[in-house]
Amino acid sequence: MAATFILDFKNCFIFIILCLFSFLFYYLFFKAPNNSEGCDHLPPSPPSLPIIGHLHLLFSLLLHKSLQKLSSKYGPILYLRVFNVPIVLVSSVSIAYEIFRAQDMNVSTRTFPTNEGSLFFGSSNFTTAPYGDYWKFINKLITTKLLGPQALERSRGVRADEVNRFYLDLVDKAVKKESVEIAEEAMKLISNNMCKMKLYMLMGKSLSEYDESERVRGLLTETDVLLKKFFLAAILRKPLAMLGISLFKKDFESITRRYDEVLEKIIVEYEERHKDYNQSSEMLDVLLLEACQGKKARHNNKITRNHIKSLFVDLFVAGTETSTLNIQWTMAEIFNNPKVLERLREEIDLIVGKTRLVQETDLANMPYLQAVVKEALRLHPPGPLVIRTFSDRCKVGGFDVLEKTTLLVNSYAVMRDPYLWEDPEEFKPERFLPASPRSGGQEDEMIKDEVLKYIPFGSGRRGCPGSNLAYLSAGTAIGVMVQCFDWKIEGGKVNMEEVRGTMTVAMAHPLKCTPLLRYPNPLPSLV
Ligand code: HEM
Repeated sequence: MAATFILDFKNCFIFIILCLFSFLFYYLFFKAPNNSEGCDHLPPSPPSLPIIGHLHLLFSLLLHKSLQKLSSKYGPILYLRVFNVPIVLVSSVSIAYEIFRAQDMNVSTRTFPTNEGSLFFGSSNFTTAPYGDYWKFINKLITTKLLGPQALERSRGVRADEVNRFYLDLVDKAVKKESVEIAEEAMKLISNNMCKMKLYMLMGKSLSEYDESERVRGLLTETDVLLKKFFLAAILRKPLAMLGISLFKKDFESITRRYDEVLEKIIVEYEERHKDYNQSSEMLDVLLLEACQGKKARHNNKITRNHIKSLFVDLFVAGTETSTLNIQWTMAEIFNNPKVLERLREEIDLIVGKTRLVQETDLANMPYLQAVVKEALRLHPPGPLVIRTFSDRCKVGGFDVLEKTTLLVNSYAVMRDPYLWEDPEEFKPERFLPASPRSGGQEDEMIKDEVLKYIPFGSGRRGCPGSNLAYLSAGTAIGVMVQCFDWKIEGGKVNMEEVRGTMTVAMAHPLKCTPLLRYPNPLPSLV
């Protein structure tokens, strides 16, 4: 009797535990959002699995491609669900356009899971900041003092020095008959550019003047590696956080501590040299003044030193890998298309000649070079998915969309849409050249058409503020590589396969080749 009672009690206990777990799982992962009332016309949804919903689809190895396939099978706007997190996937120009025009304000927030206190995807970051006073304030500073046309002109000399060093490094390899990895060389160029330019514009000093320059560069490379892991894990962070599990906490803490040390040292040194920062309009002066004024500042968010440090990390993270990937893919396409190489060289030789290096100021006179870079970005957008959040409930494409729904715009799919692009899978830079002299009206039409369907930098007010800098960096790097070197490719043709399992579009087989000097004597350097 006693034994039966114990058995029953055990069974009962297990039953209760199972019920509690089922309820917890249902509540955390499966329950429809409370706000779904009156939302009876959601976008179509592909078949999903119990509990996890469409999670298995997001773990595909080439995410942008599998989402593209999904959209061509089920439609240009789809409703997906990961546990109980709603997602709207958009793969058509007309719907993307409707969102970025009629709903731009509504989708101007990115609710990425942030790591409290981290300088890297922490709550003080610009790229993860909700749309509001703080974002507007920093965005204005960035566009006027760092990445706008006048600011870029002021920092041109810093980048010219780096292009020069890039060229001399390649000459050295050519003389020694050594092969190079294009991504490695481009990464050095871009990260040096980024560090020097930002420190120059933020702090009024170039990186080489700081003892800590190597340390900053090392940290930035580490950030890049952590970022790749973080993005994969980001999808699962919300449900895991509900269960008290925090991913990569130790990595974030360690990298934040080291960033903090080095950036604090730089800021303190700057403060000592610029005691009168309330008199100046330099970017760091404005930020430090805000940090001093704290709550009395013009906007509600108190700016802290962490905001300033995070901004440095943010800008680096957003600009380095994207620009490096773009340069690598562009060279790969040029190598696989000898006619493009020939035409590009003709243009460079005509505009720049053979006695000096390509400079940023030449780019405006080289439409074909610009078209080549643009076409590579169309086929290989480094960030193929634009990720935002709907703040409010709305209608898109005639369907209901709930507040707090995640928006995924598949720019990879939009820029390869066969209804919009002739021969969408082919590398044809000519598509970005005016066919013949056009009237002002035709030109306007062409620009408008492009704004709609060409979105490698995203769109709307949260679109990329670094596109001008990206075009300048890619234009000069590609220009130098085509102008000054012939290239021996290992295996003859470049393998264009994409790497699997990352959120970026990167090459599975890094582009390795040997530069051969085109002229017997190297060109005189710029300085
Ligand atoms: C080829 C190079 C680049 C590509 C393809 C690229 C692409 C993108 C994309 C797709 C976004 C998201 C846009 C959206 O949500 O609509 C973005 C955001 C951003 N990019 Fe870039 N980017 C590049 C270079 C740069 C550079 C050089 C910088 C600056 C140094 C930069 C800074 C940023 C920042 C700060 C954001 C966040 C803007 C915000 O949240 O308001 N990017 N970029």
